Amino acid sequence: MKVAVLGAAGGIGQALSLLLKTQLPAGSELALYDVAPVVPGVAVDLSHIPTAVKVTGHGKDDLAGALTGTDVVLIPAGVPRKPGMDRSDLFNINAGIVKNLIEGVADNCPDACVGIITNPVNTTVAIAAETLKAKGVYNKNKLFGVTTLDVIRAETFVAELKGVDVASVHVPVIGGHSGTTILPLLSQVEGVEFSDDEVSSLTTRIQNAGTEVVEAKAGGGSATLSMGQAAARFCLSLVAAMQGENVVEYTYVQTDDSDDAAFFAHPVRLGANGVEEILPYGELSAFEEKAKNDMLEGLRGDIKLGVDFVTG
Ligand SMILES: NC(=O)c1ccc[n+]([C@@H]2O[C@H](COP(=O)([O-])OP(=O)(O)OC[C@H]3O[C@@H](n4cnc5c(N)ncnc54)[C@H](O)[C@@H]3O)[C@@H](O)[C@H]2O)c1
Ligand SMILES: O=C(O)C[C@H](O)C(=O)O
Repeated sequence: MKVAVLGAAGGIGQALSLLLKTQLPAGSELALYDVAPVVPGVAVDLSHIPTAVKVTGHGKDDLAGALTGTDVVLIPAGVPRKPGMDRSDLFNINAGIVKNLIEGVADNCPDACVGIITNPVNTTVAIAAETLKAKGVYNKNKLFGVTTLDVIRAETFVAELKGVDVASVHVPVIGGHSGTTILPLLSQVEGVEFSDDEVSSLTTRIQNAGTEVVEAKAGGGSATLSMGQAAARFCLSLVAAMQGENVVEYTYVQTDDSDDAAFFAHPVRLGANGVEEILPYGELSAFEEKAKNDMLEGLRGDIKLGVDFVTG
């Protein structure tokens, strides 16, 4: 199994690459690509860790070298937010970065599964889909927006609030990955009860958790370490599924569900070829149903922005 990280010298890229070097199955290859000249050094640094995962570094002119033969591509390349910015403010820079990198994917590893981390995810996943379509290699079962950070945050916050073991807490999070499009389904969390006030304040905290980190880092970027962990969990689940294990993760995929949005995070059964089955997200409480209906127009607009960026 070969995994490529594009944007590997960044805050997320380095944390993610470290976790993959130590946790990918023995015999895997890890290719690190970045436009920053430090990337070969990041690869050499990681290569000294004694695991049976081969690491290679690829500078800005060697995207093809990073991608050839790759099974899974993870893309955290791009700029992060500063305080006062919304994720959509990153569109102008990150849209073009994602489009260029996805063209490289289409040219060098068109059958790979691709996980998009670069914000605004609601839009960059649509950009990736349209770019792959324009190249004639789009497979909706192999394109994912990585929303795992919303899930791990929700699980952490619920465990803290209720004083329970976080390992036993499972929180579905559906929708998109910004503001109110992030929709935790607290009504489906087993083994704990929430008051209406708790549902309201916890939902808001999960939706604003990215901003919580951006403000705490005070201009130094956004979540990198928790995102590295989240992306590693997603990647390791995908790799395990591609090798025959039965794994379900929440992730932002093309659903073609006209009642929701063309892309929507669902529980997804992963398999050898990416999405094996998009599972229903189940019954929503009245609070969740209203929150979903209120955010759908915004999410559809985010997706349209991405489609229009590529199709003109
Ligand atoms: N999906 C999520 O839940 C989530 C969570 C946190 C951050 N993010 C997003 O991830 C992105 C990266 O965040 P970060 O904190 O790692 O930023 P960072 O600035 O630390 O790292 C970004 C890296 O991308 C590289 N890069 C820029 N253009 C590139 C290109 N064309 N090809 C290859 N590499 C390129 C940079 O050189 C840099 O090393 C941001 O857009 C951020 O908003 C998403
Ligand atoms: O909030 C951000 O800008 C980064 C990321 O999307 C997050 O949720 O932490």
